[in-house]
Amino acid sequence: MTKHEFRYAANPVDARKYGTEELRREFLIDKLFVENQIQLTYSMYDRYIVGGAMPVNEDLKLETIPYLKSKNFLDRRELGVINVGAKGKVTVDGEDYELNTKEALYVGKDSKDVVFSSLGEGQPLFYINSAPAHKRFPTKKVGAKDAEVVQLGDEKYANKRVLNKLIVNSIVETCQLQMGLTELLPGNVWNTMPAHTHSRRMEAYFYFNLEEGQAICHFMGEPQHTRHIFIENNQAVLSPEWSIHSGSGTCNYSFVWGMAGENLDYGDMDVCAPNELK
Ligand SMILES: O=C[C@H](O)[C@@H](O)CC(=O)C(=O)O
Ligand SMILES: [Zn+2]
Repeated sequence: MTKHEFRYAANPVDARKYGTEELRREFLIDKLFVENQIQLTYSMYDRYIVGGAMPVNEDLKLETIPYLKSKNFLDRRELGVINVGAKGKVTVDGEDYELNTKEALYVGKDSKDVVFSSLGEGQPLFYINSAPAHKRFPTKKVGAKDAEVVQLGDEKYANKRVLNKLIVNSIVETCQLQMGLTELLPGNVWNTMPAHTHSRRMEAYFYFNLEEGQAICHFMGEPQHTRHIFIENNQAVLSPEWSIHSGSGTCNYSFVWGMAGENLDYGDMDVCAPNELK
């Protein structure tokens, strides 16, 4: 079953007035993995869709949702999938792609049937992002050895982390979509610090691999008007194009970043020095 939610986009001046409840209602995606369900949130930030598929003992077919007004989900869209659970399978128009944990699949526009399955070898958790697409590019798996791995940060600043670029234009051709996975090393808690914005693109962060009972404080907002949202394991947060997106955890954790918008230039960021944030 494919379930869906909807989020409007907010302008930054209005968002300055939001309290805890409004921030959580507008930006937090609190439930992504429900047994035998595909759970989708359609946002008006670049019409980006954030979701999760958790096949337990049923194969889950990605169905179209009313906001698309299209026969098939991918008639005018592209899809990125990253498995954050045990090994599982995604079948695209009859072709099987097995994804181990941390592996990705790009699914091109015009693909008709996308089915998520468990292999009975533990629970796969497929994190999904989708953006509108104007052109079909081939469906492609990005396996562990295909990732572009970048070492970032420094223990001194508690932000030592490994960034795995998965769905980026040096690895796979896409229209808008870029996705990857960043892992904080033990004892390191700060992601994306120094923080940045990129008004050319929106972004979504999905936090996982967080120890039970711990939490992540995600910082958002304009650099001079920041706000925070406490996040639990396996939750996602939308980052408007005007917002920083950075977080600090009560222990280390991993997260998937995904974005879409005006360009495919991963490095296009307007960096804010920590002492410039307010
Ligand atoms: O625009 C790019 C993104 O915000 C992330 O890729 C940043 C990130 O994963 C990190 O610094 O750890
Ligand atoms: Zn970013």
